Amino acid sequence: MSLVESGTFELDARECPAPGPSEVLVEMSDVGICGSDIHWYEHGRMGDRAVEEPLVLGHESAGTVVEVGADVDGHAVGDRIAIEPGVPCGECEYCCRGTYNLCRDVEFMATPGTDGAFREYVAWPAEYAYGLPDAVSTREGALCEPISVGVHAVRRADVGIGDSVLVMGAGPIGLLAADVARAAGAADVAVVDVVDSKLDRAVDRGADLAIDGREADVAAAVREAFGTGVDAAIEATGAPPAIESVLDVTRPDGTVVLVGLAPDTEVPVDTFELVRRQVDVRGSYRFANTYPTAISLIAGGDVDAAEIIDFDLPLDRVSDAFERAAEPVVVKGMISMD
Ligand SMILES: NC(=O)c1ccc[n+]([C@@H]2O[C@H](COP(=O)([O-])OP(=O)(O)OC[C@H]3O[C@@H](n4cnc5c(N)ncnc54)[C@H](O)[C@@H]3O)[C@@H](O)[C@H]2O)c1
Ligand SMILES: C[C@@H](O)[C@H](N)C(=O)O
Repeated sequence: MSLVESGTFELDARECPAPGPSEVLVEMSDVGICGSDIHWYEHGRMGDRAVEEPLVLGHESAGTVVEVGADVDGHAVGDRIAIEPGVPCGECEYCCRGTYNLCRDVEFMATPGTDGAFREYVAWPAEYAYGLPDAVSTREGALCEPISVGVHAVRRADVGIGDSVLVMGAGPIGLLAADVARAAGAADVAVVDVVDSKLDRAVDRGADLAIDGREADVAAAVREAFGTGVDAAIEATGAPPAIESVLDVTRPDGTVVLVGLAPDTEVPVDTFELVRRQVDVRGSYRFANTYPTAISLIAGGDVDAAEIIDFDLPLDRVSDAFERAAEPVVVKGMISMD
Protein backbone atom coordinates (compact mmCIF):
# COMPACT_ATOMS: atom_id res chain seq x y z
CA MET A 1 0.00 0.00 0.00
CA SER A 2 1.71 3.20 -1.17
CA LEU A 3 1.20 6.86 -0.47
CA VAL A 4 1.05 8.43 -3.93
CA GLU A 5 0.34 11.99 -2.85
CA SER A 6 -0.85 13.67 0.34
CA GLY A 7 -4.09 12.05 1.49
CA THR A 8 -4.06 9.24 -1.11
CA PHE A 9 -3.00 5.63 -0.67
CA GLU A 10 -3.05 3.17 -3.57
CA LEU A 11 -2.78 -0.57 -3.48
CA ASP A 12 0.00 -1.53 -5.87
CA ALA A 13 0.85 -5.09 -6.89
CA ARG A 14 4.54 -5.77 -6.42
CA GLU A 15 6.69 -8.86 -6.80
CA CYS A 16 7.52 -10.54 -3.52
CA PRO A 17 11.13 -9.40 -2.86
CA ALA A 18 13.88 -12.02 -2.91
CA PRO A 19 16.09 -11.80 0.19
CA GLY A 20 19.77 -11.07 -0.44
CA PRO A 21 22.42 -13.36 1.12
CA SER A 22 22.45 -11.42 4.41
CA GLU A 23 18.71 -10.72 4.53
CA VAL A 24 15.58 -12.34 5.86
CA LEU A 25 12.25 -12.27 4.08
CA VAL A 26 9.55 -11.31 6.56
CA GLU A 27 5.81 -11.79 6.23
CA MET A 28 4.54 -8.70 8.02
CA SER A 29 1.88 -9.07 10.66
CA ASP A 30 1.66 -5.85 12.70
CA VAL A 31 2.67 -2.30 11.88
CA GLY A 32 2.16 0.78 14.04
CA ILE A 33 1.13 4.18 12.71
CA CYS A 34 3.63 6.80 13.84
CA GLY A 35 3.15 10.57 13.93
CA SER A 36 5.70 10.87 11.12
CA ASP A 37 3.59 8.51 8.93
CA ILE A 38 0.62 10.78 9.60
CA HIS A 39 2.72 13.81 8.68
CA TRP A 40 3.73 12.24 5.34
CA TYR A 41 0.08 11.27 4.72
CA GLU A 42 -1.27 14.74 5.49
CA HIS A 43 1.45 16.86 3.88
CA GLY A 44 3.28 14.62 1.38
CA ARG A 45 6.52 16.24 2.47
CA MET A 46 8.71 16.81 5.51
CA GLY A 47 11.12 19.73 5.49
CA ASP A 48 12.90 19.65 2.13
CA ARG A 49 11.93 16.01 1.38
CA ALA A 50 8.82 15.25 -0.66
CA VAL A 51 6.99 12.12 -1.77
CA GLU A 52 7.79 12.10 -5.50
CA GLU A 53 7.50 8.35 -6.10
CA PRO A 54 4.89 6.08 -4.44
CA LEU A 55 6.12 5.51 -0.88
CA VAL A 56 5.14 2.64 1.42
CA LEU A 57 4.74 4.07 4.92
CA GLY A 58 5.11 2.30 8.29
CA HIS A 59 8.32 1.75 10.24
CA GLU A 60 7.09 0.19 13.52
CA SER A 61 6.87 -3.41 12.43
CA ALA A 62 7.07 -7.09 13.21
CA GLY A 63 6.29 -10.34 11.44
CA THR A 64 7.46 -13.86 10.75
CA VAL A 65 10.54 -14.99 8.84
CA VAL A 66 9.54 -16.99 5.75
CA GLU A 67 12.93 -17.26 4.03
CA VAL A 68 16.55 -16.68 5.06
CA GLY A 69 19.47 -15.58 2.86
CA ALA A 70 22.38 -17.97 2.32
CA ASP A 71 24.73 -16.16 4.75
CA VAL A 72 22.25 -15.61 7.58
CA ASP A 73 22.97 -17.18 10.96
CA GLY A 74 20.71 -16.89 13.96
CA HIS A 75 17.35 -16.66 12.18
CA ALA A 76 15.19 -19.47 10.87
CA VAL A 77 11.96 -19.80 8.95
CA GLY A 78 9.10 -19.42 11.41
CA ASP A 79 10.92 -17.04 13.79
CA ARG A 80 8.83 -14.09 14.90
CA ILE A 81 10.90 -10.92 14.68
CA ALA A 82 10.79 -7.17 15.18
CA ILE A 83 12.39 -5.05 12.48
CA GLU A 84 14.68 -2.14 13.35
CA PRO A 85 13.77 0.29 10.57
CA GLY A 86 17.05 2.14 10.06
CA VAL A 87 19.99 0.51 8.28
CA PRO A 88 23.09 2.68 8.65
CA CYS A 89 26.06 2.65 6.26
CA GLY A 90 28.26 0.80 8.77
CA GLU A 91 31.36 2.69 7.68
CA CYS A 92 31.13 6.35 8.67
CA GLU A 93 32.60 7.91 11.80
CA TYR A 94 29.29 7.63 13.67
CA CYS A 95 28.68 4.01 12.70
CA CYS A 96 32.21 3.20 13.86
CA ARG A 97 31.61 5.01 17.17
CA GLY A 98 28.40 3.02 17.75
CA THR A 99 26.17 6.08 17.47
CA TYR A 100 24.78 4.79 14.19
CA ASN A 101 21.56 6.75 14.73
CA LEU A 102 23.62 9.75 13.55
CA CYS A 103 24.74 8.10 10.27
CA ARG A 104 23.97 10.53 7.43
CA ASP A 105 23.56 7.68 4.94
CA VAL A 106 21.06 5.64 6.96
CA GLU A 107 18.24 4.07 4.98
CA PHE A 108 15.22 4.54 7.20
CA MET A 109 11.93 2.86 6.36
CA ALA A 110 9.08 5.05 5.15
CA THR A 111 11.22 7.97 4.04
CA PRO A 112 11.56 8.84 0.33
CA GLY A 113 13.77 6.22 -1.31
CA THR A 114 13.17 3.53 1.33
CA ASP A 115 9.82 1.79 1.45
CA GLY A 116 8.27 1.01 4.80
CA ALA A 117 6.31 -1.91 6.18
CA PHE A 118 2.66 -1.52 5.10
CA ARG A 119 3.10 -4.43 2.67
CA GLU A 120 2.91 -8.19 2.81
CA TYR A 121 6.60 -9.03 2.54
CA VAL A 122 9.75 -7.15 3.43
CA ALA A 123 13.32 -8.31 2.74
CA TRP A 124 15.51 -6.82 5.48
CA PRO A 125 19.10 -7.20 6.71
CA ALA A 126 19.14 -9.98 9.31
CA GLU A 127 21.39 -7.81 11.48
CA TYR A 128 18.44 -5.44 12.01
CA ALA A 129 15.86 -8.18 12.69
CA TYR A 130 15.43 -9.30 16.31
CA GLY A 131 13.83 -12.55 17.45
CA LEU A 132 10.90 -12.21 19.82
CA PRO A 133 10.55 -14.52 22.84
CA ASP A 134 7.25 -16.34 23.44
CA ALA A 135 6.25 -13.68 25.98
CA VAL A 136 6.23 -10.95 23.31
CA SER A 137 3.61 -10.89 20.55
CA THR A 138 4.37 -9.42 17.12
CA ARG A 139 1.81 -6.72 17.94
CA GLU A 140 3.94 -5.71 20.93
CA GLY A 141 7.19 -6.36 19.05
CA ALA A 142 6.25 -3.77 16.44
CA LEU A 143 6.29 -1.21 19.27
CA CYS A 144 9.97 -1.89 19.99
CA GLU A 145 10.46 1.09 17.68
CA PRO A 146 8.79 3.80 19.80
CA ILE A 147 10.06 2.02 22.94
CA SER A 148 13.55 2.37 21.46
CA VAL A 149 13.02 6.12 21.13
CA GLY A 150 12.20 6.07 24.86
CA VAL A 151 15.18 3.88 25.77
CA HIS A 152 17.54 6.18 23.89
CA ALA A 153 16.03 9.27 25.54
CA VAL A 154 16.26 7.75 29.02
CA ARG A 155 19.88 6.77 28.38
CA ARG A 156 20.60 10.31 27.17
CA ALA A 157 18.99 11.59 30.40
CA ASP A 158 21.24 9.35 32.54
CA VAL A 159 18.24 8.34 34.62
CA GLY A 160 19.34 6.36 37.67
CA ILE A 161 18.01 4.70 40.82
CA GLY A 162 15.85 6.99 42.93
CA ASP A 163 15.70 9.82 40.39
CA SER A 164 12.71 12.03 39.76
CA VAL A 165 11.79 12.39 36.09
CA LEU A 166 9.31 14.60 34.28
CA VAL A 167 8.01 13.54 30.88
CA MET A 168 6.41 16.23 28.77
CA GLY A 169 3.72 14.66 26.58
CA ALA A 170 1.63 11.50 27.01
CA GLY A 171 1.65 10.39 23.39
CA PRO A 172 3.23 7.03 22.57
CA ILE A 173 6.78 8.35 23.00
CA GLY A 174 6.05 10.05 26.33
CA LEU A 175 4.08 7.15 27.83
CA LEU A 176 6.67 4.59 26.78
CA ALA A 177 9.58 6.80 27.91
CA ALA A 178 7.88 7.14 31.30
CA ASP A 179 7.78 3.33 31.64
CA VAL A 180 11.42 3.08 30.55
CA ALA A 181 12.45 5.76 33.07
CA ARG A 182 10.73 3.77 35.81
CA ALA A 183 12.51 0.62 34.66
CA ALA A 184 15.81 2.53 34.76
CA GLY A 185 15.23 3.22 38.45
CA ALA A 186 13.24 6.45 38.59
CA ALA A 187 11.42 6.68 41.92
CA ASP A 188 9.04 9.45 40.87
CA VAL A 189 7.65 10.03 37.41
CA ALA A 190 5.55 13.08 36.51
CA VAL A 191 3.79 13.38 33.15
CA VAL A 192 2.42 16.54 31.53
CA ASP A 193 -0.19 16.67 28.77
CA VAL A 194 -3.07 18.84 27.56
CA VAL A 195 -5.63 16.07 26.90
CA ASP A 196 -7.64 14.69 29.84
CA SER A 197 -7.76 11.08 28.65
CA LYS A 198 -4.01 11.05 28.13
CA LEU A 199 -3.37 12.38 31.63
CA ASP A 200 -5.69 9.67 32.99
CA ARG A 201 -3.85 7.08 30.97
CA ALA A 202 -0.48 8.21 32.32
CA VAL A 203 -1.79 7.80 35.87
CA ASP A 204 -3.33 4.40 35.10
CA ARG A 205 0.07 3.32 33.77
CA GLY A 206 1.74 4.35 37.03
CA ALA A 207 2.70 8.02 36.82
CA ASP A 208 3.02 9.50 40.32
CA LEU A 209 1.90 12.93 39.20
CA ALA A 210 -0.08 14.11 36.17
CA ILE A 211 0.12 17.82 35.36
CA ASP A 212 -2.42 19.49 33.12
CA GLY A 213 -0.35 21.76 30.87
CA ARG A 214 -3.45 23.85 30.04
CA GLU A 215 -4.09 24.78 33.65
CA ALA A 216 -0.84 24.66 35.53
CA ASP A 217 2.37 26.62 35.55
CA VAL A 218 4.34 23.42 34.97
CA ALA A 219 7.59 24.63 36.57
CA ALA A 220 5.70 25.84 39.66
CA ALA A 221 3.82 22.53 39.94
CA VAL A 222 7.10 20.63 39.67
CA ARG A 223 8.76 22.71 42.38
CA GLU A 224 5.78 22.23 44.65
CA ALA A 225 6.11 18.46 44.24
CA PHE A 226 9.88 18.05 43.93
CA GLY A 227 11.54 20.99 45.73
CA THR A 228 14.10 22.61 43.44
CA GLY A 229 13.03 20.52 40.44
CA VAL A 230 13.31 17.05 38.93
CA ASP A 231 16.60 15.30 38.26
CA ALA A 232 15.77 14.82 34.59
CA ALA A 233 13.12 15.91 32.12
CA ILE A 234 12.25 14.43 28.74
CA GLU A 235 10.44 16.62 26.21
CA ALA A 236 8.19 14.46 24.02
CA THR A 237 5.69 16.89 22.51
CA GLY A 238 7.54 19.02 19.95
CA ALA A 239 5.18 21.84 21.03
CA PRO A 240 6.96 25.19 21.54
CA PRO A 241 5.21 26.09 24.86
CA ALA A 242 6.16 22.68 26.28
CA ILE A 243 9.75 22.99 25.06
CA GLU A 244 9.98 26.40 26.64
CA SER A 245 8.70 25.23 30.01
CA VAL A 246 10.69 21.96 30.11
CA LEU A 247 13.90 24.01 30.26
CA ASP A 248 12.77 25.33 33.64
CA VAL A 249 11.73 22.15 35.48
CA THR A 250 14.98 20.50 36.50
CA ARG A 251 16.94 21.06 39.67
CA PRO A 252 20.33 22.77 39.33
CA ASP A 253 22.69 20.28 37.64
CA GLY A 254 19.70 18.44 36.16
CA THR A 255 19.33 17.18 32.60
CA VAL A 256 16.78 18.06 29.93
CA VAL A 257 16.49 15.74 26.95
CA LEU A 258 14.72 17.04 23.86
CA VAL A 259 13.00 14.33 21.83
CA GLY A 260 10.03 16.22 20.36
CA LEU A 261 10.56 17.24 16.76
CA ALA A 262 8.62 19.83 14.85
CA PRO A 263 9.72 21.67 11.76
CA ASP A 264 10.90 25.24 12.28
CA THR A 265 10.56 25.08 16.05
CA GLU A 266 12.04 28.17 17.61
CA VAL A 267 11.61 28.98 21.27
CA PRO A 268 13.08 31.79 23.36
CA VAL A 269 15.78 30.43 25.69
CA ASP A 270 16.96 32.14 28.86
CA THR A 271 20.59 31.07 28.58
CA PHE A 272 21.50 32.97 31.75
CA GLU A 273 19.17 30.69 33.75
CA LEU A 274 20.44 27.54 32.04
CA VAL A 275 24.04 28.51 32.82
CA ARG A 276 23.30 29.65 36.37
CA ARG A 277 21.48 26.40 37.16
CA GLN A 278 24.08 24.41 35.17
CA VAL A 279 21.46 22.51 33.20
CA ASP A 280 22.50 19.89 30.64
CA VAL A 281 20.28 20.22 27.55
CA ARG A 282 20.68 17.28 25.19
CA GLY A 283 19.08 16.20 21.95
CA SER A 284 17.97 12.61 21.45
CA TYR A 285 17.70 11.40 17.87
CA ARG A 286 16.12 8.05 17.00
CA PHE A 287 18.08 5.23 18.70
CA ALA A 288 21.02 2.87 18.49
CA ASN A 289 21.57 -0.50 20.16
CA THR A 290 18.14 -0.46 21.81
CA TYR A 291 16.09 -3.32 20.33
CA PRO A 292 17.30 -6.09 22.67
CA THR A 293 16.57 -3.80 25.63
CA ALA A 294 13.13 -2.91 24.29
CA ILE A 295 12.28 -6.59 23.84
CA SER A 296 13.40 -7.44 27.40
CA LEU A 297 11.42 -4.52 28.82
CA ILE A 298 8.25 -5.86 27.20
CA ALA A 299 9.00 -9.48 28.12
CA GLY A 300 9.72 -8.54 31.74
CA GLY A 301 6.52 -6.53 32.10
CA ASP A 302 8.37 -3.24 32.63
CA VAL A 303 6.80 -1.65 29.55
CA ASP A 304 3.13 -2.27 28.80
CA ALA A 305 3.30 -1.91 25.03
CA ALA A 306 -0.12 -3.38 24.27
CA GLU A 307 -1.91 -0.90 26.55
CA ILE A 308 -1.00 2.09 24.40
CA ILE A 309 -2.82 0.60 21.39
CA ASP A 310 -6.29 2.08 20.80
CA PHE A 311 -7.24 0.12 17.69
CA ASP A 312 -6.08 -2.33 15.03
CA LEU A 313 -7.45 -2.11 11.49
CA PRO A 314 -6.67 -4.21 8.42
CA LEU A 315 -4.47 -2.87 5.61
CA ASP A 316 -7.42 -2.32 3.26
CA ARG A 317 -8.69 0.27 5.76
CA VAL A 318 -5.42 2.16 5.94
CA SER A 319 -6.98 5.56 5.13
CA ASP A 320 -9.57 5.12 7.92
CA ALA A 321 -6.79 4.06 10.23
CA PHE A 322 -4.72 7.17 9.46
CA GLU A 323 -7.72 9.49 9.93
CA ARG A 324 -8.47 7.88 13.27
CA ALA A 325 -4.85 7.78 14.42
CA ALA A 326 -4.64 11.56 13.91
CA GLU A 327 -7.39 12.22 16.49
CA PRO A 328 -5.92 13.98 19.55
CA VAL A 329 -7.28 11.38 22.01
CA VAL A 330 -5.72 8.44 20.18
CA VAL A 331 -2.32 7.27 21.37
CA LYS A 332 -1.52 4.44 18.93
CA GLY A 333 -3.27 2.89 15.95
CA MET A 334 -2.02 -0.31 14.36
CA ILE A 335 -2.44 -1.99 11.00
CA SER A 336 -2.97 -5.70 11.37
CA MET A 337 -1.78 -7.50 8.24
CA ASP A 338 -3.15 -10.97 9.06
N1 LIG B 1 13.80 12.52 18.41
C1 LIG B 1 13.33 11.42 17.83
O1 LIG B 1 14.06 10.55 17.39
C2 LIG B 1 11.86 11.23 17.72
C3 LIG B 1 11.33 9.96 17.43
C4 LIG B 1 9.94 9.79 17.41
C5 LIG B 1 9.12 10.89 17.65
N2 LIG B 1 9.71 12.10 17.88
C6 LIG B 1 8.90 13.27 18.20
O2 LIG B 1 8.54 13.16 19.57
C7 LIG B 1 7.30 13.83 19.80
C8 LIG B 1 6.35 12.85 20.48
O3 LIG B 1 6.01 11.81 19.60
P1 LIG B 1 4.58 11.11 19.76
O4 LIG B 1 4.50 10.12 18.66
O5 LIG B 1 4.37 10.68 21.16
O6 LIG B 1 3.67 12.38 19.42
P2 LIG B 1 2.13 12.68 19.79
O7 LIG B 1 1.77 13.87 18.99
O8 LIG B 1 1.33 11.45 19.67
O9 LIG B 1 2.19 13.05 21.34
C9 LIG B 1 2.50 14.35 21.78
C10 LIG B 1 1.73 14.59 23.05
O10 LIG B 1 2.06 15.90 23.52
C11 LIG B 1 0.86 16.49 24.01
N3 LIG B 1 1.04 17.94 24.00
C12 LIG B 1 0.87 18.81 22.99
N4 LIG B 1 1.12 20.07 23.40
C13 LIG B 1 1.46 19.98 24.70
C14 LIG B 1 1.84 20.94 25.68
N5 LIG B 1 1.93 22.25 25.41
N6 LIG B 1 2.13 20.50 26.94
C15 LIG B 1 2.05 19.17 27.23
N7 LIG B 1 1.68 18.22 26.33
C16 LIG B 1 1.41 18.64 25.09
C17 LIG B 1 -0.23 15.98 23.08
O11 LIG B 1 -1.51 16.08 23.67
C18 LIG B 1 0.21 14.54 22.86
O12 LIG B 1 -0.36 13.66 23.81
C19 LIG B 1 6.85 14.33 18.43
O13 LIG B 1 7.27 15.68 18.28
C20 LIG B 1 7.61 13.45 17.47
O14 LIG B 1 7.82 14.07 16.22
C21 LIG B 1 11.03 12.28 17.94
C1 LIG C 1 12.53 7.46 14.84
C2 LIG C 1 11.20 7.53 14.16
O1 LIG C 1 10.20 7.03 14.98
C3 LIG C 1 10.85 8.91 13.72
N1 LIG C 1 9.47 8.98 13.36
C4 LIG C 1 11.75 9.31 12.57
O2 LIG C 1 11.39 9.14 11.45
O3 LIG C 1 12.80 9.81 12.81
